[in-house]
Amino acid sequence: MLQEADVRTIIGKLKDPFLHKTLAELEAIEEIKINPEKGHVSVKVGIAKTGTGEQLNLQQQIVSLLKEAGAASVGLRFTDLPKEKAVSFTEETNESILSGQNKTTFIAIASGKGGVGKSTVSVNLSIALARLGKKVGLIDADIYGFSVPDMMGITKRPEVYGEKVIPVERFGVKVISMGFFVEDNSPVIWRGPMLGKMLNNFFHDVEWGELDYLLLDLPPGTGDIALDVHSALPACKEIIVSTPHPTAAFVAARAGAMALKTDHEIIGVIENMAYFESKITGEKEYVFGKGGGEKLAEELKVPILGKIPLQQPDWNENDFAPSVYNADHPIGQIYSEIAMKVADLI
Ligand SMILES: Nc1ncnc2c1ncn2[C@@H]1O[C@H](COP(=O)(O)OP(=O)(O)OP(=O)(O)O)[C@@H](O)[C@H]1O
Repeated sequence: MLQEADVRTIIGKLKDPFLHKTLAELEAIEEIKINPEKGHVSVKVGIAKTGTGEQLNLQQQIVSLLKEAGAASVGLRFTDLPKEKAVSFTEETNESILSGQNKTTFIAIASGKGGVGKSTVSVNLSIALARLGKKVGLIDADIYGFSVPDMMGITKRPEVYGEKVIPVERFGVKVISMGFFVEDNSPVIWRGPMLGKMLNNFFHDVEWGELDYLLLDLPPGTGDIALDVHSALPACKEIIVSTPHPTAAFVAARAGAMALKTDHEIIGVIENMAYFESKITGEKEYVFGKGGGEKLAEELKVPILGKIPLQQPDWNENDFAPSVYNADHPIGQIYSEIAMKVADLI
């Protein structure tokens, strides 16, 4: 039968998912109890942040390692690691999502002008990728026009451990927004250099953990602010959102040109508000015109990743997220298809 020292050695090698230090180094194994008759091992472990997907992963690892080593059953409890301990380690680790070791793909979502649904697309594409089992983060980089927390129904603020900010998790997506750092929805009045600094903080000071994709909701348009943000970003794959009106597509093509000039790679176009489909007759009406998506895709020499009709999400009184489409909503299904295409492309 397993002894306490064996259990300590086996799970001591596993790492805290946020602090990237072993549980032994963190002295995070708080209690081990063994019942030799039943072969039951129960363990209490402290981690930097409980109640997350990372905790679930760690839990599975601990259970399978202990069972492999001979435990008949395993009981696990997680507690929050004392804050002082977590702080001292976050200051030491200083790993960034931009460091070469991780394999995160950055996907920027851009548009030629405001109001075409860029943020709605960023939110729902992130959630659709998470529903596919991908590890996803979302930066609301629309610094002046941030709307992501509200769209996703986020009411919490991120926790801060020493120098590190832990993103808020919602619908399986880790989210950071300028909106978390301003009081009472007040306007942001910073200019150029401050803006770059803020974005830098989003990359360096946020504890993203392991991510497959980090999506960025960019500011709309092709003006100074969009250009500043484009230039401040690491190399991204980029998706351009446009409505079907030929003029909207014409403006969106300029956003595409700006992406290319700032060394980002455009992977596709999403046509939003593509049509209205009557629930009664099934007839499609092209309220905002037709053909813009094709024109834009042709001009940028990329595929159309999807066409999203006009329709609101189903609002849920208990879990209100005004812009999130459920997985079984017709538009939620379109987002799943787009997410699969994106995952195939990258
Ligand atoms: N397919 C759709 N059907 C119905 N309403 C939509 C659709 N897509 C977006 N909307 C609505 O259109 C409005 C603008 O969308 P959103 O804020 O996502 O645009 P945006 O391009 O990010 O704007 P900006 O960059 O100016 O903030 C929102 O009220 C949103 O709910």
